[in-house]
Amino acid sequence: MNDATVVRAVDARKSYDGTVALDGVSLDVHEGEVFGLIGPNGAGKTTLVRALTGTASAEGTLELFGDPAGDSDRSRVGLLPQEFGPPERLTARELVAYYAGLYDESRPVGDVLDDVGLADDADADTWYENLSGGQKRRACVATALVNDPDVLFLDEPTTGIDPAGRRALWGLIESLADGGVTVFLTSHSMEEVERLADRVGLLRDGELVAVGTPAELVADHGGPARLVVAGPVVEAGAEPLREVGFTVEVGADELVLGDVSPADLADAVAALAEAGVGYESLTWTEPTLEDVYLRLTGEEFEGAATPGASAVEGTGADDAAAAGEEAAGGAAGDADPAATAEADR
Ligand SMILES: Nc1ncnc2c1ncn2[C@@H]1O[C@H](COP(=O)(O)OP(=O)(O)OP(=O)(O)O)[C@@H](O)[C@H]1O
Repeated sequence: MNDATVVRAVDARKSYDGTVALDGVSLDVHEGEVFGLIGPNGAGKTTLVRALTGTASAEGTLELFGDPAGDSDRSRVGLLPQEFGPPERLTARELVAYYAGLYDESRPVGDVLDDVGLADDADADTWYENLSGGQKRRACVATALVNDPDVLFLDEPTTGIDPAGRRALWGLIESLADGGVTVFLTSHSMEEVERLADRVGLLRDGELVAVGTPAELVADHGGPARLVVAGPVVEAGAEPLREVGFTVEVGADELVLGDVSPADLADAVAALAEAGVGYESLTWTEPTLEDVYLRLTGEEFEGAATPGASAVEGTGADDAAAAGEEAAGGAAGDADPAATAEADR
């Protein structure tokens, strides 16, 4: 990675019939960097990708390689749109070959199919409509790689791809970035973003509310480490713990002790015994990008212990503690019928 700015947005704005999709987004992405964009449904991620790739208009400054996004050199750009509907009666090989033919220079089709795990004849020679959902997505990824792009936009690339295929694609993205390709990725998978992204931006209601490395975001917004005490618990058990200084949330079948560092663990276990709190397991959890996401978007996962979650009656248990640790298109607008068809809707 170096300091050359490849992707730039300054005060990007876009509204659709009164719906504000982008509300003044500014960001820079540098050469060889993997930038992960996260945010809830409707936050504006796809709109930003389209604005940056020139497949939708937007106000503000939107540049690739210093040129206005709509005028950038298409041969240097790869785009995997979120929704992509290639012709169904082309085989995977024909589809990639078709995209290869749109560029003056392109990579060998077999190499690109190999990159996405579709090199076997049985897959490569199957009609697109007969590929599985994950294989279709891989074929679509291939169309974004065929021109050997310098910047790659991937809008939810691994949706529908099985775990092994997802990991293979992650490895591919990492090796592309190691080779100097700039990657702009949107995703709903925190695991994906945490693994791949050098920096992460969180978009909420069209505004970029946080940007930083995953570690920075977790440190700034992830909240404290905590100890989850699972088992039948009673609200009464929480009070003695509070009295000795622990922050305690009572959830369904668990107590959550907040702000417990590794050095506090022995004290916490002793305090549980002192308070007569029985449990089935103890899990010490460091905040993750998922916590950042939940805190900054105000969303919660079902079952998460939160202040205000109801207390449950429990008998307590004397089971031995099992303390665990949970570690924490096809490039071109003009070369991409799908992207072109979508443009400026
Ligand atoms: N072509 C369009 N016409 C009208 N409204 C649109 C259009 N595209 C997006 N929007 C609206 O703009 C807002 C942002 O949508 P966008 O698709 O960019 O969100 P997103 O973050 O990519 O969501 P998701 O995670 O569901 O893919 C939403 O309110 C959406 O309904």
